[in-house]
Amino acid sequence: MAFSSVFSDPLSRSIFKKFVAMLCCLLISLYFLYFLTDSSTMPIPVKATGEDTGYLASDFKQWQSVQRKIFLQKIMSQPEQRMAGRNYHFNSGFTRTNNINGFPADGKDEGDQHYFSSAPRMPSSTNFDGLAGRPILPGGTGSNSGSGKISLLGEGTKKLPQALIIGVKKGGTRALLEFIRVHPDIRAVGAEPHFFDRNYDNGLDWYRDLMPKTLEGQITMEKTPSYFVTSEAPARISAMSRDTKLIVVVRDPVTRAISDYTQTLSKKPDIPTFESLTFKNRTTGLIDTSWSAIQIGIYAKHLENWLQYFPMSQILFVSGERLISDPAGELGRVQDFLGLKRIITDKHFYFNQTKGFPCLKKAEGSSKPHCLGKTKGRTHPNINPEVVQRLRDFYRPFNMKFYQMTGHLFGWDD
Ligand SMILES: Nc1ncnc2c1ncn2[C@@H]1O[C@H](COP(=O)(O)OS(=O)(=O)O)[C@@H](OP(=O)(O)O)[C@H]1O
Repeated sequence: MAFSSVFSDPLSRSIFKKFVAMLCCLLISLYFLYFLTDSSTMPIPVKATGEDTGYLASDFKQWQSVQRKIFLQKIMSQPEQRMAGRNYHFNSGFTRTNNINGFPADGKDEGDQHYFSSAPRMPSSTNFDGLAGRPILPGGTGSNSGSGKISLLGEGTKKLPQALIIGVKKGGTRALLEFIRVHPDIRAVGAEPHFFDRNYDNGLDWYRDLMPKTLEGQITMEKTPSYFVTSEAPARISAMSRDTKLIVVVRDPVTRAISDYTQTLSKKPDIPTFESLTFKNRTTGLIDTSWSAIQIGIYAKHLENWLQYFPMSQILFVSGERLISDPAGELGRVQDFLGLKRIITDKHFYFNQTKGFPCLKKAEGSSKPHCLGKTKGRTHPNINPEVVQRLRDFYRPFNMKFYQMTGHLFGWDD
């Protein structure tokens, strides 16, 4: 009765018609928005090195998943905005992923895949769950529930990095970056910008432009392992900001050298043996310290250069070995160092038997398990044990010095 009397009233009928029309418009625009955000924001790989192409594919999947996640949050946060009576708006124009001009085409040093992932993300103070990237409804459960803040999607600014993974090559830098970027307060460049070594002349604006957009409270990061052994890098980074936090992933220098050699061998199968490259003179046993695979591992020497510009308190040393045996433990230290809430825990990792390494249960912006690509965790060639022993003897005093300088026993000489 009441229903029919409402609809017999011309005013109510007109209001009802307007309501239906508005609802239809909203649904149609949401439908189009979904397709726009999903198809127009494909990442542009940056000069892939030809290794790790699987990475590009998986990153693209992650990207799509991020888009869906953001779309989902848009919808889910709409009633929240109305409830709060606030005047939020969402910007659907996500930036295209960056491309770097002037990257070295060979990718000789680190041999990493070069790609960017710059999907806007919510800081931990907003309604996102760092583990699964799930939007959390008001009053809902999750690591960050209850903050009630809403971020303005697509907004934010590109900032120079406040933290850098500066090395070491083959130390486990990719694993660390992939793991730490799961944190909602970290936004990272996927590629290695090589700004402070190869591209410094391009200027800070060029460098900033490579960075993903960040919201307040988020930390911008990048990793370029060659910075650690670049003599100009400390002064240049200090000139950008004396407050820059530096992270160095270190690994047993002997294994690191073999890993380095293995990478080169994978690209140039005709190179001399590891054994012959190691020595200046095989008979006298004199080590060739001019070979970069050997030189990079003299960590104490490189560190001295950094300490001219940065206090020890601004440098964190991550154990490459522990990053494999206890990734959550090392990530705990990294999060503390960066002043982040400990969101990444052992719940984020599982040990993949096939890969033989820890992998992420859910990578950044993805709901799927994620292991590093095939160029990470290669099988090393067998090296003559006498040569390995000679290298251990060579590195021992430098390692001791390094333990002393850092106050950490890395256990390479046990
Ligand atoms: N979780 C996980 N998965 C796969 N690989 C892992 C992982 N954690 C550390 N590592 C080790 O990382 C080594 C490669 O180091 P980097 O990423 O620093 O290499 S690079 O300098 O960027 O090329 C790589 O060296 P190799 O084993 O010699 O390939 C790995 O041992």
